[in-house]
Amino acid sequence: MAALHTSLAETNDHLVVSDDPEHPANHICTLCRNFYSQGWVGGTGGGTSIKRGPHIFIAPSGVQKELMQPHNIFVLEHANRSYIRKPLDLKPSACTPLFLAAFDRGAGCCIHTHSQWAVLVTLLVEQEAHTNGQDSKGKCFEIEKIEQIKGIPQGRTKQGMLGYFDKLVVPIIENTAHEEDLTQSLEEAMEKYPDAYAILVRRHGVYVWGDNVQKAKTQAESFDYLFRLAVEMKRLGLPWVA
Ligand SMILES: CSC[C@@H](O)[C@@H](O)C(=O)COP(=O)(O)O
Ligand SMILES: [Zn+2]
Repeated sequence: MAALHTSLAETNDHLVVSDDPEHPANHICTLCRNFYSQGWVGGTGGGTSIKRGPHIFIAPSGVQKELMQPHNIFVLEHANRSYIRKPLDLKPSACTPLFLAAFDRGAGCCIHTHSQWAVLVTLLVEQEAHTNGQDSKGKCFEIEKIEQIKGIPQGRTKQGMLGYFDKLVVPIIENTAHEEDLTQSLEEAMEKYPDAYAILVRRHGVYVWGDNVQKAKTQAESFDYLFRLAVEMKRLGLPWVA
């Protein structure tokens, strides 16, 4: 029998219905279709979240991210972290606390990918540490003198983009059994590296964020380009830093 009472959180459809392709509920669906074609969000892994004004738009958990529709999207009040729209029979993405960590630090969009290049880079950094008899925990991915580094901003506490001669440093955190258990180490890495716009997760993928959707997307593309290049460089015996 249909419920007689429908809570506010189950309705509020107006928050996700819009003709504007850049409305977050539409934009998340379009972006995830694009990311699926790049191998970033296949098999339900990965995702993306957008903040607009006081609201955070979040995809459901465990769904085919490339098939999502705007009415599947959750809406959260950032200030008090309460859901003001909750689609029935769905759970919000397990990545939600990690996306919130980026929004708490001023991001407008956060992208999580399961890109194989990101995963391989974390394995190569681990392997190099072990080869040198070191602990891989706490080691970062570092690369320099590659033009695409200029696609990454200098950092939250700085103005402008990195230059060709700057070294890009991407922290790596260790994976956990459950996505939400990554939150503490992700936040610690964000505090330790306040200028980072991406954090790799060992054997898992990467979180990339930006001040707005366009910046998060182009930065995610630049990071992925560099991860892929780094894997190929390693295969050819070329060093990432001089
Ligand atoms: C292939 S399952 C991957 C998930 O466990 C997780 O890593 C992930 O990225 C997506 O979580 P989800 O809750 O579906 O948004
Ligand atoms: Zn994941």
